[in-house]
Amino acid sequence: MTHPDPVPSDLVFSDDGLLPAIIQDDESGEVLMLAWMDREAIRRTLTSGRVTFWSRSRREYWRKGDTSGHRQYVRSVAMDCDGDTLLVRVVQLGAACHTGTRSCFTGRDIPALVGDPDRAGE
Ligand SMILES: N=c1c2ncn([C@@H]3O[C@H](COP(=O)(O)OP(=O)(O)OP(=O)(O)O)[C@@H](O)[C@H]3O)c2ncn1[C@@H]1O[C@H](COP(=O)(O)O)[C@@H](O)[C@H]1O
Ligand SMILES: [Mg+2]
Ligand SMILES: [Zn+2]
Repeated sequence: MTHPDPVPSDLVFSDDGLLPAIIQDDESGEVLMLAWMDREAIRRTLTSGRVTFWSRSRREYWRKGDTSGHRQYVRSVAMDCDGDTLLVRVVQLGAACHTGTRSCFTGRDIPALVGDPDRAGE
């Protein structure tokens, strides 16, 4: 008996067979990290309860937290409007970033001119 493929057929992969997955803390809404998935990593993520990426440098499946213990438990998965990006909401144990910060963006602000919506027309 064959099982239906859990990976939506309308996902759009890059020429390298990958798409970006944004990982978000399900409780706080904080964006934690972005990494890459191929079809098999998505299938594993959808069917195992744990987030699995494809590591471009190591060229292997990378189930987040297997070395560090900083595991990501799946709460929900969504595709974006044109099917080329995933949003995965997770329960994150410990730090999402391999540098030890909670998110990959923690403490890495780049100075930017702040826009003001109350200044009409600008
Ligand atoms: N654990 C991580 C890890 N956690 C979060 N990230 C972030 O994930 C993103 C990876 O983006 P890249 O564009 O580098 O994706 P990639 O080139 O496919 O990934 P790599 O091959 O570089 O790992 C970066 O923003 C990293 O900061 C990590 N990137 C790499 N690792 C490595 O993965 C290994 C296993 O770690 P755990 O899964 O936590 O046990 C360790 O050896 C780590 O060095
Ligand atoms: Mg890398
Ligand atoms: Zn990081």
